[in-house]
Amino acid sequence: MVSGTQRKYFMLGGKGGVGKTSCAASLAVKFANNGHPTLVVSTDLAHSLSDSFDQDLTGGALVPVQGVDSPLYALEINPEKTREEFRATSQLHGGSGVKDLMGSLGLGMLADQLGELKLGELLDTPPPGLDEAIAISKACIMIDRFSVMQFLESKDYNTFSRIVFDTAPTGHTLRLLSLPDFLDASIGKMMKLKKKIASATSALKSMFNKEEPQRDDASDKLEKLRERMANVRDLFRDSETTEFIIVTIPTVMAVNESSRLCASLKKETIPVRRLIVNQVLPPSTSECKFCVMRRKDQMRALDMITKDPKLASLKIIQAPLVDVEIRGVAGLKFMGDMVWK
Ligand SMILES: Nc1ncnc2c1ncn2[C@@H]1O[C@H](COP(=O)(O)OP(=O)(O)OP(=O)(O)O)[C@@H](O)[C@H]1O
Repeated sequence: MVSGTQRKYFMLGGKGGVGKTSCAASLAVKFANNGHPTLVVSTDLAHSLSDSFDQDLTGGALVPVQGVDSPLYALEINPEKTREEFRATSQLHGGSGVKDLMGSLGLGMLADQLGELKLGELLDTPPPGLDEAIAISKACIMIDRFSVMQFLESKDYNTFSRIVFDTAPTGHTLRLLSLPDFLDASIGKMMKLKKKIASATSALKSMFNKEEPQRDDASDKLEKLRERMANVRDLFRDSETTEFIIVTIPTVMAVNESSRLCASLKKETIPVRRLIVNQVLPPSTSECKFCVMRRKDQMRALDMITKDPKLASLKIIQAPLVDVEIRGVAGLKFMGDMVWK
């Protein structure tokens, strides 16, 4: 995992609470301590990178992590900020844009009334532009889980040779995987609709001898968003540069969920090769009944993994449950030395 200087992306995902953040953060520390300028990104709505590193990494910007050999930066993407940006686009595109247009045609009152109506009442006869606004705002809610695409293209990040993602729990990851295709199609439809509105408007305006409308900023933003979607979709599927690592714990519920995640990743042709089974109890040398029972239970779950047609094909890495909470760079280095050999 550390060999080569070409940029590589590692995405860690799995059920909530299994240790994704600890694994992602420990992998990032490992990369940085092996000479890689590294970026670790949280796309989980409930960030815990700061807690894991025991440093303040909040703020939605790249924050340097202290205590490692090579540059290591952390980024906790701020979903609120992203949502605001897209909300602004949505308003420009479908809200005030349509309102201004209707206003300029002497239909301002009607535009105001349309704004008061509820979605259900509008479904039968949606006014031009409203479809777009609804679709965009729907996309906005989903996009905050995927806002990572915004920085992937930025030149500032060209120096990083390893990028590690601490993704949101499984359900979000699965929705995220289908998001680029969904948005690609929706934005395509929006753009078509936009063009239709623009040509209808220009015809109307020329009838009233008004100026041709300019291609607006919002359309450019949407087109750019569409390109980003395509880039991210391709990136996810590039087995040369990207690997999705599933993190689980040895319980029946977590193993079942990991099996479903693995099946979905494979169906989407996302490269997945490794399964981390975290928090495995070491063999008990004491008489502790609880430990013996728990270990027995874990062995059953581990057995399920080896018999699972999807999971058994992965490289299975066991990480022991340690007797202290893993926190801070030293703790993460300790964990990384056990997991990422
Ligand atoms: N192998 C381990 N041994 C002991 N403690 C661990 C181990 N792995 C993780 N932990 C601890 O378990 C807790 C949860 O870990 P972590 O935050 O990494 O999980 P997560 O899957 O990212 O959770 P969430 O889904 O809530 O983001 C933390 O307190 C962490 O220190």
